[in-house]
Amino acid sequence: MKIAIGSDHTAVDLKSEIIDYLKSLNIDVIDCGPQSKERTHYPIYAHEVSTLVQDQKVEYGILICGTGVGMSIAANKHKGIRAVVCSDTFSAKASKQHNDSNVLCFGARVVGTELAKDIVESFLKASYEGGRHQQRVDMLNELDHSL
Ligand SMILES: O=C(CO)[C@H](O)[C@H](O)[C@H](O)COP(=O)(O)O
Repeated sequence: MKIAIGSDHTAVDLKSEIIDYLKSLNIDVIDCGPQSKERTHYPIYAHEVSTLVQDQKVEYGILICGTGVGMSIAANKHKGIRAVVCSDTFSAKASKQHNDSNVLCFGARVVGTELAKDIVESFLKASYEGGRHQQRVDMLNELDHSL
């Protein structure tokens, strides 16, 4: 599995810890930056990661800012991206099962390292269930083309 990850200046340390965690699971990681804590802007990294997911260069994206909110707003402006912002493991799991989420966002000012790892684990372990959810995901995809 291959995952692209990005952050802003608030989450450089947590990004490194999540990269180490992903590598310990034998997951290939593309680090879209930033590499320094100089103040920067979350839409830059949301766009880089979302594009890699759209182009199927990676299966999933992970985006971390202060809250995860700006990242999720920016990622969800990309066609085919279903980004979720999570501070709990249940939402991470359910978003994959029901919404076929493909980008996971969380906030370095909201969750600690261990909870962040648990959220990532829940997201990665869960599978999209299809069935009754497919009609709703299809409706989301239609919105990509109609708005
Ligand atoms: O949480 C965020 C956006 O949803 C980002 O981390 C912002 O950058 C946050 O607002 C912090 O920005 P600041 O310039 O460090 O105050």
